[in-house]
Order: sequence, then structure tokens, then C-alpha cells
Amino acid sequence: MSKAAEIDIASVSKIYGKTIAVDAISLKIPAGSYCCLLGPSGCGKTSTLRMIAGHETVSIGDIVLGKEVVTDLPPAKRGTAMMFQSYALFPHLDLIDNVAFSLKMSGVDKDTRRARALNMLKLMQMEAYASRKPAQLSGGQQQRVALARALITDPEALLLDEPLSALDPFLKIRMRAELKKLQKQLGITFVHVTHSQEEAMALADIVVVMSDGRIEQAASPREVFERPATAFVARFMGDHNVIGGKVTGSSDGLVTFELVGGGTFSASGQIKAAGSDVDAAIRTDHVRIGESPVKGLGFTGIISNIEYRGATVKLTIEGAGIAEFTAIITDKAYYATPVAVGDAVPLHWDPEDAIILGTLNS
Ligand SMILES: Nc1ncnc2c1ncn2[C@@H]1O[C@H](COP(=O)(O)OP(=O)(O)OP(=O)(O)O)[C@@H](O)[C@H]1O
Repeated sequence: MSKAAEIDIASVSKIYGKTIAVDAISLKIPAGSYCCLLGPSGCGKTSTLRMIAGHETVSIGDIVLGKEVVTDLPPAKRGTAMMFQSYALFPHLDLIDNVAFSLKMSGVDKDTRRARALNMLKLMQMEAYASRKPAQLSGGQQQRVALARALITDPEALLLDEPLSALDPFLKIRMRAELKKLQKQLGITFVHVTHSQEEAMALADIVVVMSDGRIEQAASPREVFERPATAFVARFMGDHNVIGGKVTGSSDGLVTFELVGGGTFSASGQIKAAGSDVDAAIRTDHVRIGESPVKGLGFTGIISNIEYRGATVKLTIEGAGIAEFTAIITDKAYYATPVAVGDAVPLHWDPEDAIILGTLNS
């Protein structure tokens, strides 16, 4: 069993010419955790991963693995291993030689390295294919070989760059479960880059949401989803309405807001001064149709679209200065009191289901 290492990214920046790809990020990834770096294309997640691996130099800051500062060490001396998006298998070598390759480079004798490679292939349930070439494998099998090859160096941390992106949707979900199982079994730190929020939520102990070279939020999947820190996180994770309002007052840990186009609501989170403009996130599945039990809370909007989804119905609503507000209600609630496009309906939600959003510097 390998040992796991904490990864400490301390005020790290990556600058390519005039582009700041990673902007002074700090992050501690606990030893033995599954961490997903999540964000849209160009947000700096691959650059961050490559700096941890040593495939990219760090422009400013330090990376510490366990107790060792690895900032200036070559990849092979860091105790990390990387699995690439394309798997980067050697087409002319059989699986044993593919998996044993890095041991060959470090001078391990042939019998030992072949025996260890076979063991790794066994771990991945691929020993039956040991003498095949990569082209004779399915996508999922190639991925297992790539994993075996990365893990043979006994790394303290495995770094995975979009490892599931080459797989079809069905295989993606199956291999996702295998990755999670493997991480638990090995107990080492996994850092996995993805642009899929669903993938990150399914796999991670810690989700690190990045935008524009910065970390918007680093927390458990549940926390990121239930209490998004910023408007960016709420929008990127989906299933939230982000609406802006002016703070009118606060009491009992709740802040009251006035919507631009009329209507008021309460939200929980960090108290803001009266008069300030603030964004709040409201889960689409926590919105209710009808008058609020607390008089005057909520707003009235016009239904602009209705989408039947089976177990739920998605209503799109305009009003109170909000261009598009979404409410997902159960089919039962919808058919109990059906509404139609063009109807004006009151909407409300519980104050604790409206989360006050911060900005990166607040
Ligand atoms: N070698 C390079 N030279 C110049 N700019 C680069 C280089 N590599 C990345 N960049 C820029 O740095 C920024 C971050 O890139 P990075 O690849 O880290 O993002 P990403 O979040 O991984 O995106 P993707 O999901 O598309 O891979 C982008 O603006 C990109 O254009």
C-alpha cells in the first residue's frame, strides 16, 4: 500500500507571456483525499495540475508534497504520477512493457519490472490481456492500462487530466465508479481535472471550483452545491437562480432584500449593510408556487415556458426585473394546481434556502 501525501499549493501563479493562467492560488489538499479541480475551459485547472506534476514550471509560489518542497524537482523525483487525457500508451509495446516502462527508465531489472507490471495489471483486472498491444483494447481497457502505468511508480499522489473525457457516456459512468473505488483501495491522494460538475460531485471529497485563474470555492460537493460561495459557483454548479437585490435590513441572521422590479425576500448568510447590492442564490427545486406564509415575501412573475420532465416540471418565469427564473416542482404539485404560459403566479421560498453570495474578495 502506498503512502499518501498532503499537497500544499502556496500562493502559486502561472504566467505565460502576458497571460496569467493561474493567479496566486492557495490550496491544501489533505493526504488520501479525492480532489477535483473543476471549471470551464481556460480557467487554469490543467496548468495547476501540470505544476503539481512538474510538467510545467511554477512562475511564483511553492508546491509542497508531504513535507518536501517540490517546486523545482523534476516530475520523476516528486512522488507524483500523472495520467494523461489521451492515455499516451506506446502503440508498439505490449501491455506489460507499457506498464513497466517507467521502471525500465529507472534501471529496474527486467524480471522484477515485468513481475511488478503484471501485478499492476492484475490490480486493474487486465492480466488476461498482458501480451496485447494498446490498439487491441477498448477505451475503458486502455484507461485501466494507463492507470496501471501511472501507479507502478508507487506514487503518493495520482494526477489525472480529464481521465474520462475519451469514453462514451455509459463507460464514463462505469469508469468513474472504478476510479473512486481504486482511490479508496490505494488510499493515496487523487487530483482529477474535469469540466463536468456532475463528475466532480460524484467523485470528490473536495471540489475546487476555478474561474479565470482563481479559486472561487474549495469545499465538499455538498457544501459547494448547498452553499455556493459566489455567483460564479452557483451558476456553474447549475440548479440555482442567481438574483440581485438591494439590502433593506437584517434581523435574526436573515437579510431582507428588495428586488429591482418589486418584491422582497429574505436570505441567509453573511450580513451586508443596508443599501448594498447583493446577489443571492435560490435552488430551483426549493421555489414554491403560491403566496408565502410570511406576508409580502417573494415576487409575482409571468410563466414564459413549461417543460414536462417526468418526475418534475420545469417552469420558466419572468418578472420583478428578473429575465429568467426557474422553478422545478414535482409533477404532483404541478398537477394539483396546474398553471399555464402567460399566467401571473406568486413565488416564494424559505429564507434559509436563499443564500447570500459573496465575491472573491469579500
Ligand atoms: N503553453 C501555454 N502558453 C500560453 N498560454 C497558455 C499555455 N497553456 C495554457 N495557456 C493559457 O492559460 C490559460 C489556462 O489554461 P489551462 O489549460 O490551464 O486551462 P484549463 O482550465 O485546463 O482549460 P481546458 O479545460 O480547456 O483544458 C488559458 O487562457 C490558456 O490559453
